[in-house]
Amino acid sequence: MTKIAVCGAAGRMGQRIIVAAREAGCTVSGALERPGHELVGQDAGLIAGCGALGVAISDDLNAVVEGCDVLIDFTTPKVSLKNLEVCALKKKAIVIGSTGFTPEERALAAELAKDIPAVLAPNMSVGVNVCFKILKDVAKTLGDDFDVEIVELHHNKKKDAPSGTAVRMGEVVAEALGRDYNKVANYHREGICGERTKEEIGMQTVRGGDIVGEHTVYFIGMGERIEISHRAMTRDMFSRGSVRAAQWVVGKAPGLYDMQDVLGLR
Ligand SMILES: NC(=O)C1=CN([C@@H]2O[C@H](COP(=O)(O)OP(=O)(O)OC[C@H]3O[C@@H](n4cnc5c(N)ncnc54)[C@H](O)[C@@H]3O)[C@@H](O)[C@H]2O)C=CC1
Ligand SMILES: O=C(O)C1=N[C@H](C(=O)O)C[C@H](O)C1
Repeated sequence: MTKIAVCGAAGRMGQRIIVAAREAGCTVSGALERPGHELVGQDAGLIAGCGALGVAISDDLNAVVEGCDVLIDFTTPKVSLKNLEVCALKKKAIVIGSTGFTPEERALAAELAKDIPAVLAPNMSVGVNVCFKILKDVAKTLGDDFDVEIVELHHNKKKDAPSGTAVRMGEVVAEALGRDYNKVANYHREGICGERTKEEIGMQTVRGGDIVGEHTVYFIGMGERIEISHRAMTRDMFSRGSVRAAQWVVGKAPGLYDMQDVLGLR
């Protein structure tokens, strides 16, 4: 039985991951929260709503990592990089779902994952990962004749923008079209900003209420358009995906993987 520890245990995702780990027959060996969090000391299972587990939410990163096979971390990029560092020191696997990484932070994550197996993915759902694959084919087939725009919608508590999934969708399309995402992504249009360039990939962000997560990539041509959309109705496929990744990554060769590797979609 895989021993899973969860970081961000009292968060929206952390709670669902604890439930998913139990449903998958894994042992929840530890649960972490930030020092000073009001739920430190409480039973992680009771907080997640799946009954007492006898595992108190802790703020002791070293002790929790020591006791697990794999840490699942849904927090923030800075916290995830610290967790990756500690997992590397203790030779434990890690699954990271946090989003909002800068290119420099992603490079640092790859460096830190040289000695341990790690999965880092902006979206753990099967559906979104199949979309990544479809987007590559569609972009390659359409080529430069269609304008690409991406729109993402999320709940009003989300801290990063655009979403990690939207960024990855943009990267997949840019790569398929032979463009440099960092040069062609356009996050902002305002005022007399001029006509749209052929190369740019526009990115729009909507925030409100309790929207779990929705992404649409538009390929807009003359007289027709294709829309590839994914809508998340609950967080449960993200949490089940992260547990699947945790079971997959334990015992793998060191290196940085993503959900395409976990799902065999590469
Ligand atoms: N990869 C994926 O499939 C998905 C990724 N996400 C990402 O996961 C992250 C978390 O999302 P939510 O759960 O909605 O946020 P949240 O804010 O509900 O939960 C984050 C939790 O991390 C805790 N935390 C902060 N600092 C910590 C520290 N130093 N040690 C331990 N815990 C700490 C917070 O107290 C909070 O409880 C975000 O970056 C989000 O974009 C969310 C859903 C799916
Ligand atoms: O913060 C969220 O909620 C989500 N974040 C991920 C992202 O930024 O892509 C994935 C999902 O859409 C939910």
